[in-house]
Amino acid sequence: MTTPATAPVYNRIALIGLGLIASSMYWAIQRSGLAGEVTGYARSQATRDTARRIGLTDRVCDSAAEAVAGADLVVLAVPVGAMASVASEIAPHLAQGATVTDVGSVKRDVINSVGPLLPESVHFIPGHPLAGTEHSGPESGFATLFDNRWCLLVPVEGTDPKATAQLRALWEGLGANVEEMDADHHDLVLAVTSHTPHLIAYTMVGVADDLGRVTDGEVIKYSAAGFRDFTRIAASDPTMWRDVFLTNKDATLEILGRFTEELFALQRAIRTGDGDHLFDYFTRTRAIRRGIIEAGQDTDAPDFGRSVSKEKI
Ligand SMILES: NC(=O)c1ccc[n+]([C@@H]2O[C@H](COP(=O)([O-])OP(=O)(O)OC[C@H]3O[C@@H](n4cnc5c(N)ncnc54)[C@H](O)[C@@H]3O)[C@@H](O)[C@H]2O)c1
Ligand SMILES: O=C(O)C(=O)C[C@]1(C(=O)O)C=C[C@@H](O)C=C1
Repeated sequence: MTTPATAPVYNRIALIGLGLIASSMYWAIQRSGLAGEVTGYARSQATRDTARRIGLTDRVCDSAAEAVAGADLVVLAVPVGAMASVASEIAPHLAQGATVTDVGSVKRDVINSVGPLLPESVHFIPGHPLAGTEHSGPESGFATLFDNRWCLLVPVEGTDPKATAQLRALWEGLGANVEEMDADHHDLVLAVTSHTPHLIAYTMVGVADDLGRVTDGEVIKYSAAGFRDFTRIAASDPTMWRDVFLTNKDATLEILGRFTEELFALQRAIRTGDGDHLFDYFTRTRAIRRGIIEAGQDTDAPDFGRSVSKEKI
């Protein structure tokens, strides 16, 4: 999908943290002319040097203060655990009436830690694009990352609806479908759909490594697509994912508890030879997958667009 060029949604956007998400935002902003100017800042000199070399942002700044000066939108695109320190660094330099948003994978913790640090004269509207890859850093981004993906906005009580509408327009211009969600609900849903699955992938690759065969290439060589997907996900950035689990502790532990209960039930069925339990369980989960495809909700699926007949389920 190519989004047609549109009028700028913001005059100046400041991207703080220049990794996968910020760089993808920049290339998508450029694709559609969504900002007058984009400034960028990352903590490490090496990242700023790379950004300058590849032309990532119109102006790479050597301080967060310089990057946010005069910006009408500031995007915090750093690991969740670094959001608060960045917020306190930029707070005195924010323009009156500016919007501050973030792209962190966890929302309640960001609201609690960042919200109180920002001046009352700015709009704070947390967000989360549900799009990513296992790659990170300034060279990993690409303009189409958000095309046809969800972006969840989590406006706190009392947020100016006009500021929210403007941020929504930016994400739609970036190619995303936008919905609003409550922070706690977001964290629970993401614990199910993203956080716990990542933990399971990390664990599965760790288990295979304990068998001493991953590094020999044997597991990779003989594995079908399933395990390859686990290894791809388990290659995701350790800092980002450490912070996700430390800040979405309750929801992740809740889902992990349910997961282990189900796992034990399946383990018991295998041990006792309870084929009915296994068959019924797998039939139920297959129907869920087919329902997702039928509803057209997985645009990446190889069988997307091919309707699955009910009789086959
Ligand atoms: N990677 C994904 O799949 C994905 C998807 C959606 C949302 N997110 C969220 O987006 C955020 C950014 O993730 P990413 O994948 O772009 O990460 P990344 O590792 O690619 O980039 C993070 C950037 O932040 C910089 N940084 C770290 N600490 C900093 C600090 N204190 N001050 C200034 N810069 C700092 C790093 O140098 C790097 O440039 C995270 O909060 C993550 O949870 C990630
Ligand atoms: O596709 C991937 O590699 C991702 O892990 C992306 C993914 C996800 O779990 O879907 C990871 C973390 C985010 O906060 C949003 C998206």
